[in-house]
Amino acid sequence: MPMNEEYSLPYNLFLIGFMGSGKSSVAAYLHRKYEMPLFEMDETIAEREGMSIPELFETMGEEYFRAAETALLIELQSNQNTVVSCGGGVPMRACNVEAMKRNGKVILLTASPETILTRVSGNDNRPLLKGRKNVAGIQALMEQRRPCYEAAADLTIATDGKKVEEICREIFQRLQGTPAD
Ligand SMILES: Nc1ncnc2c1ncn2[C@@H]1O[C@H](COP(=O)(O)OP(=O)(O)OP(=O)(O)O)[C@@H](O)[C@H]1O
Ligand SMILES: O=C(O)C1=C[C@@H](O)[C@@H](O)[C@H](O)C1
Ligand SMILES: [Mg+2]
Repeated sequence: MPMNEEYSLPYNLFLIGFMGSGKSSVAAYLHRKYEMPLFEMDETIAEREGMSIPELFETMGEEYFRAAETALLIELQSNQNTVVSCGGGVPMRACNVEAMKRNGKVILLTASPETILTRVSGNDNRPLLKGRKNVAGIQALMEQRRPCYEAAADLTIATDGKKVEEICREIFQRLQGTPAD
């Protein structure tokens, strides 16, 4: 496990979870602390397409965005030791889960709808939260997604009340208990 800077994982870490569950924060910490190459799926797609995620949804449609996500995951199969902060909808497609599992561990970050609401209240760059930025709206979408998220996960980490650093420590502790293949 990369508890020192010299260790390199022979696989990727895919962080999945609901919007605001902390994927980007955890990925950024792992990148800073362990020098793991970092891949932000949303950012990469937005950069390549030359527009923001809300603009992409609006002009090209959600299906176009979902196809771009799948293509990107297939590209990432040739990487290793990379921490990938996935888009929140990635685990909803079986082919995406297959692509992640081919060379990675899938780590699900969870948080209560109340925690998510406080974490996402600061910005409007999440088109799927439009009109449902309240506990009931978040909970409904979360329940809809839960089966796919849980089925995809090799590890699940509850993040409520934990600091990003603690979450990262827990990831590595628990990865030591999972099979290496
Ligand atoms: N463990 C934590 N404790 C407190 N605040 C957190 C924690 N993790 C993330 N946050 C804060 O919550 C907000 C959302 O976090 P982040 O952007 O990492 O989530 P995300 O899962 O990447 O969301 P998205 O799917 O929308 O990209 C940020 O403001 C971040 O600073
Ligand atoms: O949960 C989702 O479906 C999404 C989450 C974001 O990361 C973006 O990928 C986009 O806003 C869709
Ligand atoms: Mg993010």
